[in-house]
Amino acid sequence: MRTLPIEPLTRERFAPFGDVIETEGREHFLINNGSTRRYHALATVETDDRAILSIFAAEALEMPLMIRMLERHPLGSQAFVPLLGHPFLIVVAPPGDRPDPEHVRAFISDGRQGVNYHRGVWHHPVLCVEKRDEFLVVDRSGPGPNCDEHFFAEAEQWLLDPAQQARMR
Ligand SMILES: NC(=O)N[C@@H](O)C(=O)O
Ligand code: NI
Repeated sequence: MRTLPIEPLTRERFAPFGDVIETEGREHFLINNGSTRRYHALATVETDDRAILSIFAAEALEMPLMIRMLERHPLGSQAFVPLLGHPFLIVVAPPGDRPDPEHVRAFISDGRQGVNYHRGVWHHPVLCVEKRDEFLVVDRSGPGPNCDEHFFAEAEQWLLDPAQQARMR
């Protein structure tokens, strides 16, 4: 059983998969008579129809977790912005007909960072670290299916084990 390394989420590391929605170290300009910093266009919504905003109230999955499947949204992007400031886990693979098990990567947000998966990027359904967490989600709404799932063969699966990684620090 192979354990998936969990990387700190950075703009550079996440670039093959999408955007990081954050203020730390990012450009901004002042608006509202100087009282507000606008961190402009951190990400773009990709959609062939409507873009909607939802809130996901998620419950943590038991860890360690075997990554048995990934999904993708071929018709639009999907963004997750944590609403309660808690770190959360992200598991992704580059776009393609199927996720390449050798290119699966895991990241952890510091709780002030959100992510925007680009159209077709393989990802695991939301993975919170806290027992319960809430996310603002921006994604595509429209006719037709927009969620492909891929299930890995047993030998292709990775183990996600945040506690083990923390012990190794
Ligand atoms: N199904 C759904 O809306 N959620 C997933 O797309 C997810 O990435 O959590
Ligand atoms: Ni999704």
